[in-house]
Amino acid sequence: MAKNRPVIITCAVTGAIHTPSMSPYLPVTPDEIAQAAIGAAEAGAAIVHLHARDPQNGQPTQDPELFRQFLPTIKNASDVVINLTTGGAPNMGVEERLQPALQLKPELASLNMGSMNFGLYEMLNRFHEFKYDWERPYLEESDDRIFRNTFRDIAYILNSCSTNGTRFEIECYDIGHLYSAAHFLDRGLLKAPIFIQSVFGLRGGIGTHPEDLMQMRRTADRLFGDQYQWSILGAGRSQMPLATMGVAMGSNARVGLEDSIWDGPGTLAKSNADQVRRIRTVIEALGLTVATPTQAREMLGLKG
Ligand SMILES: C[C@H](N)CC(=O)CC(=O)O
Ligand SMILES: [Zn+2]
Repeated sequence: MAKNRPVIITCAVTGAIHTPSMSPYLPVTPDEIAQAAIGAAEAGAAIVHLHARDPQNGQPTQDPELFRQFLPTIKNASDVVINLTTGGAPNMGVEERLQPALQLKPELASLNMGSMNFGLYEMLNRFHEFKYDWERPYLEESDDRIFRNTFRDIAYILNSCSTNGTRFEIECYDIGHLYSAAHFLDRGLLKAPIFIQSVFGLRGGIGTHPEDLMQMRRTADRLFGDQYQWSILGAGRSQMPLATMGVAMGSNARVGLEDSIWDGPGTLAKSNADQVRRIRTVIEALGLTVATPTQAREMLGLKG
């Protein structure tokens, strides 16, 4: 990984895990998602990671028609890199999850590197510390959730998108997922440079301790050498501390209300742009620069 290169900020504006009952600032309608993405780009995000929601009830949906309602607005207002989810929501099948990336052919799409128990984000680790009335039902509901990503599912997504020129944000929720990414590189289904998004603090995956970060970094360096760009996603309240540690170690960073509804301890983030501004302040305080969408395209080998 080159030193002193610009830092790519990815902003994941809404996701599928948090619900409107958790935060009134969560973008739900196509226009709210578009404005949130444009605001994040203006604040310094080179990439926006996008999910869609049913505007009536905020429920996650992979209906390409919903994506078609906000993508043109974003593209007319910004040259930010579009990254569409193939994860959708954990209860969706791979065919349904694949449709937006398959039909809309984005520059980037997420790719989840393994099946796993998929709990809520880090703040619920300490079972006895419920602060909000939605936490207990959410915990119980997520106790049975499996996020399915078999090797066949992953190969199917890779093969289905292979002629679209789409490249992937490779979601690694644990060390084993890095080895799975290496497996698909060996099979030639993934092409270098690869973009590793290390996910820390999701219940069912790796924790949020600095040792966890170092372990991911050491393993990725050993497996991919200079054939990868690394990015850090800290879930919940670990978002900014881990992104800060990562950027200081040479990584890129992902923020956004998909990954954390907070902007400082106990304070709900009023916008995705607020989180982008917070990590940008850290990056510039370290004497680093924020990557433009054009620089991100060069660094990740995107089709543009
Ligand atoms: C932890 C994040 N939910 C990872 C993610 O964004 C997955 C996806 O959309 O495919
Ligand atoms: Zn996502």
